[in-house]
Amino acid sequence: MAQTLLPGEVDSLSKSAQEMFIDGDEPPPRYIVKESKFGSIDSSPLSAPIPIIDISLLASSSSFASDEELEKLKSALSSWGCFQAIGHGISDSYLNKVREAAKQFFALPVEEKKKYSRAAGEGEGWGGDVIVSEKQVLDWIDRLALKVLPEDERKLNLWPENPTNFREILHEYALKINSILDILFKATAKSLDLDENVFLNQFGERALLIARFNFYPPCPRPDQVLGLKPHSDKSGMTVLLQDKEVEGLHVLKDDEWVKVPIIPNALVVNVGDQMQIMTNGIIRSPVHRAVTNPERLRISVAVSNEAEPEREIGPADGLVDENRPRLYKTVKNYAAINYECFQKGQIAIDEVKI
Ligand SMILES: O=C(O)CCC(=O)C(=O)O
Ligand SMILES: [Fe+2]
Repeated sequence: MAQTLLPGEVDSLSKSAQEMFIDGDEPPPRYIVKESKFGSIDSSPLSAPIPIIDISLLASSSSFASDEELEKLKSALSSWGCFQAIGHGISDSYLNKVREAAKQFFALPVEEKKKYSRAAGEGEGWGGDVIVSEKQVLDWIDRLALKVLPEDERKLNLWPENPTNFREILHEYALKINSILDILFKATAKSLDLDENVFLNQFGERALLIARFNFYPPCPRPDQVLGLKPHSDKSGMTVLLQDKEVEGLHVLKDDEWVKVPIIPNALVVNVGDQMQIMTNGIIRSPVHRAVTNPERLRISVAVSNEAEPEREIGPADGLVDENRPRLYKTVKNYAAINYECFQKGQIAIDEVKI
């Protein structure tokens, strides 16, 4: 792991989660979750039914575009902030190809993956949890994060060359997800009686599209260690390809953890903070976490968008009136705000409230 530090980073990990797993290490104390306002790890999660939305019924070009599905979308996003997307048009075999490319990359020797290490001051590349405070409890995860759009901002030196089809698959898959995001932003706007481009216009022509490959090695203490701590995404929306076999994602609903089951060929969509801001809180960015598994490794692939960093985003005009006062400030570079808040132990979305 690179020993250079991000600004504000306290120190860096001496071993990746995968190395600790290979060496049979017990998780060090700084990985142990002691107490959390979100409840303990082992309080058994509920199995409530997460909404299922058929994307093919939302596309405005589709002659089947259905008011009923738009209504379902609005209700899913305002009550859960997430749903399982079916009818998205990406084949099962293609999703397996994405999973396979991720699996092959993480299976490379650690020395090989170090070529793609996250550098000082950068969010992109391969590495473990970023340590920003002494008190931070660490996540049992190795992750590869890459910016896919704007295309001229790609850091190709961090894009794996092994497996040989990794770059091509990442490019192609992320663009497919971007088209799904377009449909979702338009449909969300329509479901709220707004012009279909209000959100897309706020994200801007040079909106970011970021892919995160999450790798959770088996962990001997799943009762004490999390794969990913409770968080909400800083994105507009995130589309998550879950592992095909190993569950691990939980979403907080009405203060209870709910398991997100694996539905073959479905993609999990969750709202991010930027859409919570733009919709003036009408749709919610849900708190979620990933748990670890004692026997099996788990891989997920998240693709999310963010507004152009220099662009101001704020509640859409049509969603602010005397009955619904403006809840959020207008903000620029939410990713930086999010990072600073995390360093200070604050929740970013609470800090941008009026
Ligand atoms: O691995 C998962 O299921 C969750 C990933 C996630 O929440 C993220 O990448 O933001
Ligand atoms: Fe997330």
